[in-house]
Amino acid sequence: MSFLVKTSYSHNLASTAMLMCSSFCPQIPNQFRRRPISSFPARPLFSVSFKALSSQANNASTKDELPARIGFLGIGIMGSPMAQNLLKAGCDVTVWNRTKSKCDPLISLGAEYKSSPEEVAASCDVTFAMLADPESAVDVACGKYGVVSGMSPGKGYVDVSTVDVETSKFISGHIKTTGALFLEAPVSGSKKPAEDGQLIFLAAGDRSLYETVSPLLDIMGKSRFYLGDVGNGAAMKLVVNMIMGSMMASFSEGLLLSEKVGLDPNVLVEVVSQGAISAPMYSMKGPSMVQSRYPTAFPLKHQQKDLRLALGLAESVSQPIPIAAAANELYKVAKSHGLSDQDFSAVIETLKGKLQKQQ
Ligand SMILES: NC(=O)C1=CN([C@@H]2O[C@H](COP(=O)(O)OP(=O)(O)OC[C@H]3O[C@@H](n4cnc5c(N)ncnc54)[C@H](OP(=O)(O)O)[C@@H]3O)[C@@H](O)[C@H]2O)C=CC1
Ligand SMILES: O=CCCC(=O)O
Repeated sequence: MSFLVKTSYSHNLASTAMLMCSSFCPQIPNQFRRRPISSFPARPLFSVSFKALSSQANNASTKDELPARIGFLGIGIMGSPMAQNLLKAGCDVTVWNRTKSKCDPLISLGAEYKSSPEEVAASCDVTFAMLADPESAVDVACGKYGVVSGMSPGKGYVDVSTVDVETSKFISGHIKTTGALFLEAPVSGSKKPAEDGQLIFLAAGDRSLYETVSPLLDIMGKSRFYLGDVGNGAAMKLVVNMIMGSMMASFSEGLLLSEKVGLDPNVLVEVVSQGAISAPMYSMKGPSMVQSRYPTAFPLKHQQKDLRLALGLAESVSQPIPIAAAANELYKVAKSHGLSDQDFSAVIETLKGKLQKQQ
């Protein structure tokens, strides 16, 4: 039976209780100490590591090295379960969200709340952000009362939002003027993997910050990739989501065509799941798409944003991506019909020819 000794500044009964229950969380180091990031010893870096492996590595190397206070900005579909997993693992987490009420469930789990990104960054060693799009990511980081105002040497900022390369470099530049470190680490995986701590991190930026936060990434995810300079994580994420957006559009066409020619689309889902083009996405979303249900895991507006950003990325290197460009048009139509906040699988509705345009 192992007990955590909590040495950080928050004396919240709920989180202390969670720390005492930490014998159920084998990945947690035994001590949390407040130390500036810059004082962490350099450790060997693995470009890819899987949960089981990283857990072992953590036990060996990170006992005293986790950042003591962790900030989390952006408590949406993804940010909420990610912050919750940090809390459940016994971390000392301070949260902020534009809509404060979304922080309440985390506060009742032991999170502290601050009223601006600046205050979170100023009071934490490492601050994560999971924001909607490039505009909100820049605003929260560089705007009034933003993260930059609370940053200083020894701190780190990890932006896990999906943004474009230029935005990530812009934010990185501003963070680095404060002497703090920056890492982009967008994630592959949706709501359920976020809840289950099974995300895939696509990290790039300051290597020492990557090493420092790896135990935290391992709490929230199943694997992580270190991809080098800032921008490479953003680019990788956009390429992955470009493929995903086209796959979903193509799958939608297949479901509707099968039905039109008198086949059972549920059987199509089964056939696809057994062959070379099987993908978890088809098996997970297919059955509800057949019933015209789109419970939101990945909002359609974010998928369209990612296609738009991927088109910009392709444009920057003169790479033709006609399939993705066509798929983007479908998501744009879906948005104009009020489907922005539905799951991105609702793109199938645009192919049914029954939609009423929203005024
Ligand atoms: N859902 C998914 O499956 C996945 C999403 N992503 C990416 O993660 C990011 C977050 O996605 P998700 O959690 O699904 O999205 P949500 O729409 O649920 O959350 C978006 C978050 O951004 C905040 N936000 C939006 N605009 C602003 C603004 N102008 N200023 C401050 N905060 C703002 C929202 O605050 P408020 O609550 O006040 O609106 C909310 O906290 C996106 O970049 C998305 O592309 C990546 C992988 C999977
Ligand atoms: O950005 C969203 C990705 C969703 C997923 O990977 O399932």
